[in-house]
Amino acid sequence: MEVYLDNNATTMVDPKVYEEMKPFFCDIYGNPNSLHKFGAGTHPKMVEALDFLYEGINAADEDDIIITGNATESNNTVIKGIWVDKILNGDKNHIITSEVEHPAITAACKFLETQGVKVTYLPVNEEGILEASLVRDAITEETALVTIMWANNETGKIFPIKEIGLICKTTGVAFHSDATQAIGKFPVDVQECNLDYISFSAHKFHGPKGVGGLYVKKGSEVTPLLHGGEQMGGNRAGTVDVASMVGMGWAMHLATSTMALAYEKNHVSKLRDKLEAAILELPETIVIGGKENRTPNTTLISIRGVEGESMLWDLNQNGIGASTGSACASEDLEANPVMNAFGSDSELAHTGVRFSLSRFNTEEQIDYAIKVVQGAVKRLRGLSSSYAYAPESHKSAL
Ligand SMILES: Cc1ncc(COP(=O)(O)O)c(CNc2co[nH]c2=O)c1O
Repeated sequence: MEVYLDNNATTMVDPKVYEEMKPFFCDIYGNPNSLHKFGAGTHPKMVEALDFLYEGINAADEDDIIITGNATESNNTVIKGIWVDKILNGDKNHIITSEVEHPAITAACKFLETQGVKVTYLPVNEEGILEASLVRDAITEETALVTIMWANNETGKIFPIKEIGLICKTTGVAFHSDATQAIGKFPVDVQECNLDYISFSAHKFHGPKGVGGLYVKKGSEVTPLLHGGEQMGGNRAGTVDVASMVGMGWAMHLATSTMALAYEKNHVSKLRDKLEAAILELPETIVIGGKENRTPNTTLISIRGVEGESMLWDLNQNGIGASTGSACASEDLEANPVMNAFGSDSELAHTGVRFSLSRFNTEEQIDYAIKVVQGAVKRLRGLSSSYAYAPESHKSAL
């Protein structure tokens, strides 16, 4: 049996999304910017896709949604656009973010630091959540942007974006959230949260890889990252990948419908809870960050005495795909900012395994995964020269 449990890394394209994308390869293949019928033929479904995207995040009609290559590009567009507009050409010189952002945020901020920009990386609490009050206390007259992720890709922890949005609104500071791990998992409402920008990637909610979006509230426009043709009103040059844009719109529509979100909250979280509970029955296992305020599909579990990489190998041998955290950072767990943010020791940083489910997982798959995980833990602990059952020591590692 093959069981895919790494949906925070990427998801399968929903077959319905794939059907909607097919016509734009060999039938309706004109350039959307061409004036002839081959180009104009792409417009109706592109408009439909945009309507789905606006509806999915509750964007106002006057706002903008720019089609990008992925969330990484969307994040870079905001951070570097703010740098050009408000720092290089303005009187600001400070950005606030968190210690547990995806590298697409952290690396962009680190680059700006090399250019003389001050960046504050706010810590998370023992549950892995950023407290909104820390944002308020960090804002100064020089602050150009607050950028805080909506949900963490490794722990699933959901951050207080509505609270932070109110703080940014009252202090007049631009507010961006990396919503990559939020869309399709719980309601995302840009107006309710007073957001100026959000980033997202289609392949996180059963759309195609290589296409993403950047929401820009009216009046918050920034200098583009890419210059060239007049696509996206000049905000993102380059011929639009029509098939992927249509796919992202349909994926958003299917993932954010009331029924879909209810399914995530109920069915998917029940499967996650069943898998998690079975693993926690094993001695010296811990959910990193605890079970509160999480996306419904994610669990990051530390299994004392079992190297995360060894567990992944064992799972893979039995047809199960999982991860030790972000694929972008899993090569170097010691430097994993999420683990470090928990103040974890080296052992915890090495024993984390992330399972992230989707609406396509079944109870039969989870029952199989439970059997494989329990067998792998027994085998790997048996092979470990350093592991001896010591119930109290592991808890103290947190
Ligand atoms: C919060 C967050 N932001 C941005 C990105 C980048 O998305 P991309 O530009 O489409 O690549 C990811 C991908 N996160 C992961 C990729 O692999 N495992 C992960 O957890 C993410 O989780």
